[in-house]
Formats: sequence, structure tokens, C-alpha cells
Amino acid sequence: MHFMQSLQQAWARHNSLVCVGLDPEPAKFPAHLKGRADAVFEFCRDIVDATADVVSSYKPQIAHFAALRAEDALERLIAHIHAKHPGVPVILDAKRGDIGSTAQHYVTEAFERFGADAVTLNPYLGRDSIQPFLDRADKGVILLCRTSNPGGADFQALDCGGLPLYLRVAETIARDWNGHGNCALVTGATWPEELGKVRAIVGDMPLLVPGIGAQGGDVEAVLKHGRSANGTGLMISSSRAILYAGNGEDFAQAARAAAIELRDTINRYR
Ligand SMILES: O=C(O)c1cc(=O)[nH]c(=O)n1[C@@H]1O[C@H](COP(=O)(O)O)[C@@H](O)[C@H]1O
Repeated sequence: MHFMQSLQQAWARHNSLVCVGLDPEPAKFPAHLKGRADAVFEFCRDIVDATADVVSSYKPQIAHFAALRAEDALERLIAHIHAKHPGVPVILDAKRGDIGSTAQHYVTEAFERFGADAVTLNPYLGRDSIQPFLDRADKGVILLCRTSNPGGADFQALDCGGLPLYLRVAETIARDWNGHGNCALVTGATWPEELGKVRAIVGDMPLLVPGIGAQGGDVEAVLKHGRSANGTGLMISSSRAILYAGNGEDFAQAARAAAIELRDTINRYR
């Protein structure tokens, strides 16, 4: 199924805009998992199995696996999500972006090797660097626009012919790159007013919104500025605040409780 369709169906079926970021950090794992050969997979699998009915997407962050030489665990994890929780889309957070011939290999990496439904990309290299992804109409192409981090404004806020660069990015992608309707943008929860300016330009295009939880973004402000006309349009992502909500044997249940709390807080403002 197309990423955009499965996302919309998961929003509706689970009444949830929550995206759980899967960012394994073994130092934070519960004691009973530490030292186990397959701890990265087991930790993430247990989180997924405890939350799949209360979220609408997962977002594994590739560096968290690659740095641990655990890319095989990431492959198995995504396969597990598809097999056990069909219809919950997986966004590979890889922030790729390179010349077209190399981009083709990143396409294969994200969609064939890892089996992701969508991937995060950096649009800085321009249209031809993203074209091989845009051509995959069934896959989500999620482009950095206004990132959540403190330095996000260094370049993104620079004046670009009367508008900040991030709004030019939003404008160009909505107008010229979205022919297959498979584009989305990353807009950090830490800048809700900018998020609203992006929403005003892109209509109902989905926005991936990290920065809730550990980075301190405000849910109410995100919904106020970012929800689409029908009260959806957002993949509100939280990693550490959900993954490490508990660190005992019941860590997965603690993660479930944190995901439910976030879902319910979001739903109050939809
Ligand atoms: O593309 C992203 O997911 C992303 C974009 C952005 O602007 N800010 C941002 O924090 N992220 C990612 O979102 C996750 C945030 O993690 P927490 O702060 O623990 O919820 C990390 O995996 C980041 O790499």
C-alpha cells in the first residue's frame, strides 16, 4: 500500500498522530537486557509490540543502529513491524541526500534493503538528488524544512528573496516536487509558529514533527499551528521520552503508558 494511504488509515484506525522514534541507546537499556547478544533488536521489538495499537508510525533512526553495528537488527525490526503490525508505516530516519547516481543506492538501501515505507532526506542538493525517491510514488519522501535543533536557523532562516529559506523549501516542494503526492516535510515542534507558516504554504501535506518530549516542544502549540483542516496532517515524533520512560523489567509497559499519554494529550487539541 502507498505510504500516504497507510499513514492516513493508521491515523484513523488508531485515532493517534503519535510516531515513536526508535533510537536504541544500550546504556539506557534495562538491566535484564544489558549484555544480551541481540539486545538492540529485543529492546526495540518489545517497545513496538507494546505500542503498535496506539501509534500511527515508527521512525527508526539509522545512525543509532549503524554505530552499534546493528544494521541487521534494523532490517529484522522493520520486517517484524510489517509482519506483526501490518498497516503501521515505518519511516527510516536517514537524512540522505547526494548526487543522482548515488541517490539511487540510497533508494535501494531504504526501500529494498530495509523495507521502509518512507525515508527522511536533506533537500540541500536540489531536485535531481531527490528525483530517484520522488519516482517511487508508493513511498514517502520526507524532506527537512525547519529542523528542531538550536542551530536550525543558521541557514534555514536566511533571507531568500524576501522569504526565509525554509519557506522557499516548503513552497518549491509543494509546488514542483509533489507530483505523485508522496512528499512530506520535517518541521520541529520547537518552532511552532514557523510550523504554522509552513502549514499555510503546503495545505494538507503531512508534517513530521520531532522535538516533543526530550527537546521540550509544546504539544498544544504544535496542534494549534500545525494540524490540517481535518485535525490530522501530523506525525508527532517522540523517541527518548517514550523509549526510556521506564528502565525495569516493565520498560515496554512504561513506554506504552507514555505513548498513550502523548496520544491523549495530542487528541485534546485536535
Ligand atoms: O528527521 C528527524 O527525525 C529529526 C529532525 C529534526 O529536526 N529533529 C530531530 O530531532 N529529528 C530526529 O528525531 C529524533 C528526536 O528524538 P527525541 O528528542 O529523543 O524525541 C531523533 O532521532 C532525531 O534524529
